[in-house]
Amino acid sequence: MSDNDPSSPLVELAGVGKNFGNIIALSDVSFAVRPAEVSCILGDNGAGKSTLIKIISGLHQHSTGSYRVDGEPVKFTSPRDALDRGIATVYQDLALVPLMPVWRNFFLGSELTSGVWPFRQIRAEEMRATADAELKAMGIEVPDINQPVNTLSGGQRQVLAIARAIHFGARVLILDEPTAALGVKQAGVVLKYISSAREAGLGVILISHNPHHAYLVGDHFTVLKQGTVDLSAPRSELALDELTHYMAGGAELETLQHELRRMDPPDVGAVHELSESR
Ligand SMILES: Nc1ncnc2c1ncn2[C@@H]1O[C@H](COP(=O)(O)OP(=O)(O)OP(=O)(O)O)[C@@H](O)[C@H]1O
Repeated sequence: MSDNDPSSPLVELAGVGKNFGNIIALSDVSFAVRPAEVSCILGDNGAGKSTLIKIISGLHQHSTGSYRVDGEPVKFTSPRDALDRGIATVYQDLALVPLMPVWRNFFLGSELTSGVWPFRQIRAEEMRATADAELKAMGIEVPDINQPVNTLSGGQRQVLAIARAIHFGARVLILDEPTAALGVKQAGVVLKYISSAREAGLGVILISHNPHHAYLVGDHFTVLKQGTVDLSAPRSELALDELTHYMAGGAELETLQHELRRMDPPDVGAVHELSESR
């Protein structure tokens, strides 16, 4: 049953678990994203972030719990099923072809054509103009829409991939570590477009290792630890240093610090004696 309340979740997982044979990758995970919301998933290596987004994007099926889109239970069998419901994923490798022009990459796999095979032709001028207009509408300044994608900066490439997903109808955008390989300035460019996507009413799922980046744009934060939800809190109930603390494995670090303090300092005198006797 579909819900017309604009604040009801686009995507909602409740008590979701995922096993790979004997390996429990996720257990009892609940998560949601609403329109015009950036919902961040954070966690260390192996915490379960990829498994969670693969379930949402149709690459994996959940083993237990429920997954709903617009309030309807779903069990996707492929990423195509998720895309048909407006759930698009921008992976780290971005699926761009480096030597192809920007406009070709914008339409990659969805080229506009006319005529029937074998006389089919691509509508190059129309695609160039559309890609140019769409990028400009997002405030992306590409000097020449014909330039190869590998001449763009890492940040611009991320933004191109985001703009492409939005143009082709994404309502939910899953971004897998979009700032991981970027410097501060480029990361800023990408975070700005994440905010624009939110302002355009999209639900954004942002996967990150970096609490500082996530906190700049996030409305809700879910920290995964060993496949379970360690923290789930809206921005209003969470300060950046608390989030950083969780991410750094706060309690474990404190225990380690305590133990290190209790250990005897290295025996400096003995080292000194040893070097003088030589
Ligand atoms: N296809 C698979 N088969 C078996 N185990 C898997 C599979 N995919 C993930 N796992 C296991 O599930 C757990 C969660 O992995 P996942 O890749 O989701 O973590 P992650 O938080 O995305 O880590 P990273 O940040 O390193 O990508 C890990 O223990 C991993 O080894």
